[in-house]
Amino acid sequence: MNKTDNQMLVIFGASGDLTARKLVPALFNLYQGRHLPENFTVLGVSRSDLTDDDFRKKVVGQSKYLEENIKESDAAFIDRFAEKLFYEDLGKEYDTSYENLRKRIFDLDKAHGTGGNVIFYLSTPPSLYEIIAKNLADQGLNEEKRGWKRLIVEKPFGYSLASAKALNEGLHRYFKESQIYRIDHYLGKETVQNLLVTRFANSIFEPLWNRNYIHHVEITNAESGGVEKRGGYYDKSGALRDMFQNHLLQIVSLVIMEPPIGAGPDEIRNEKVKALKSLRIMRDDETLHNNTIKAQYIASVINGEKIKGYRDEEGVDPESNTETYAAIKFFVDNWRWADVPFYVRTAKRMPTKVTEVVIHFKSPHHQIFKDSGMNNKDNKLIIRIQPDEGILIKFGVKVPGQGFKVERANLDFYYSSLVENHVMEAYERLLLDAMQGDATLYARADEVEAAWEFVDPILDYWKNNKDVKTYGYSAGVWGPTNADELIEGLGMWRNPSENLADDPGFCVIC
Ligand SMILES: NC(=O)C1=CN([C@@H]2O[C@H](COP(=O)(O)OP(=O)(O)OC[C@H]3O[C@@H](n4cnc5c(N)ncnc54)[C@H](OP(=O)(O)O)[C@@H]3O)[C@@H](O)[C@H]2O)C=CC1
Ligand SMILES: O=C1O[C@H](COP(=O)(O)O)[C@@H](O)[C@H](O)[C@H]1O
Repeated sequence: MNKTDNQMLVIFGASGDLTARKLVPALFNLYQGRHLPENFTVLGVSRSDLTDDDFRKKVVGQSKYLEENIKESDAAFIDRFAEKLFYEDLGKEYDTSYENLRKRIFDLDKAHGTGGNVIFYLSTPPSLYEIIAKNLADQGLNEEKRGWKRLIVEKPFGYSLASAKALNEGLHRYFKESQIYRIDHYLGKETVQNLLVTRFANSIFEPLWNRNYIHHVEITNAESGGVEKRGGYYDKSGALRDMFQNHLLQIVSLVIMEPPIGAGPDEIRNEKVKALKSLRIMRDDETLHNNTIKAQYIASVINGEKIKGYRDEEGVDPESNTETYAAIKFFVDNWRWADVPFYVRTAKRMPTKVTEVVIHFKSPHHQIFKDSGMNNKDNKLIIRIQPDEGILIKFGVKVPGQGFKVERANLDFYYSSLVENHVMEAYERLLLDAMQGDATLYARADEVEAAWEFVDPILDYWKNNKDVKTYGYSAGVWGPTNADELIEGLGMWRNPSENLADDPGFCVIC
């Protein structure tokens, strides 16, 4: 197990939603699991006028997000956790009170023995990331003379390739790349990490993992919820920036990457960058028209409940063309994947919440049982990222009796059968990794830029071309029917069942 040094976590944006909803509950779980070092403090920082006590009440004592995490309901245990939390009010101007902040960090470090090791977690609006990094550097808080200093940066990392590059350059002025941890919470999910293990810890999949055996790859990321209270943010972002550029391209990179020479952070990330750089960038309008689809959910009624259309959501422009559904077909220009189409879709207000990767295998070269009921391309490997995490292999078996009638069968594995213990939530795992100085599951500067390089032309085309349609789809259906045209010749998008276990297996086809 890696060592966790004594340290302090300074959270900028401590009065915000992410701190209360994700960061503090993750820290509490780490505390319950005895993963925090002996000497550990959290210093919350923002402009709101709060005392240490107010902050503790807000994110621990009165927090609705912590309730479900509390297994040891002993009040004294919870108090001991709360006592590790402190708060510093930066006043109305974030860039002035940094001298006080330095003194506070110094005093807390001395009082609690955190060894000069500090993680700065930026959970503020992204426009402040570079300013905060500069202000920290002005106070010498980026220097590693006594203890290490690390900077965790929340998403979104940039709005385009140019802004991501500018942000990287800005942060690199004050912090070294080895100090910067760009968070992508999908990389903290066990099942996303398991993509690496499935591929590279087994000898049964990798020999088939290429253009010789794989016909196409389909990735679905669906949410049943809408934009909730984040309409203002989402309307400027859209599904492509919000989910595809980061989380889904991270999944793609793990599916397509070459075997790394080892499991170290740079060994894995070097391969991911190479993978992202091999995505074929769509440059001309015809390609962009034929391979991308955007859509928006419209008002509908589900089980008697009225669901608002996207344009009626709070914070959303009533004439908005921002996509809540994006489907992209693309190719990967390298030896392994030449001519294999990839289909990736992400959307809100779908029939269910599900994320899965489906590897569709080619038919056997010579089909002996072609009249038997087995369809072409019936071999599939389904990797269920969430929920009902697991892996399903679909293959043909002989129906008992005369002749050769074939049925499809499922061979399945469920994470739930494996894990009795607490499975770390993504933020828990990622925070612990950063505390231990392991950046494997964090995105490197060149990775983020390579992903933007692929996404930028699609965004430009959607924004600048008046002929691009934003289709409508009723909340609660699998997106616009036009999306099936993208996948034409292959039938249609897979319809993921809510539970992997319910996936049709033994069904007679003929
Ligand atoms: N919430 C979520 O589920 C997710 C959030 N993120 C990212 O995390 C970051 C924080 O998100 P979230 O907590 O939801 O945002 P909130 O708006 O809830 O909180 C933002 C925080 O930043 C501070 N802040 C806001 N505006 C300013 C300003 N102009 N100057 C200085 N400080 C400001 C606020 O504190 P105060 O006003 O007291 O200064 C508050 O503590 C964002 O980058 C977001 O994209 C990423 C994934 C999911
Ligand atoms: O980053 C984001 O992710 C969530 C979906 O995360 P999940 O872990 O629940 O799958 C998404 O709702 C949000 O819009 C996006 O910003």
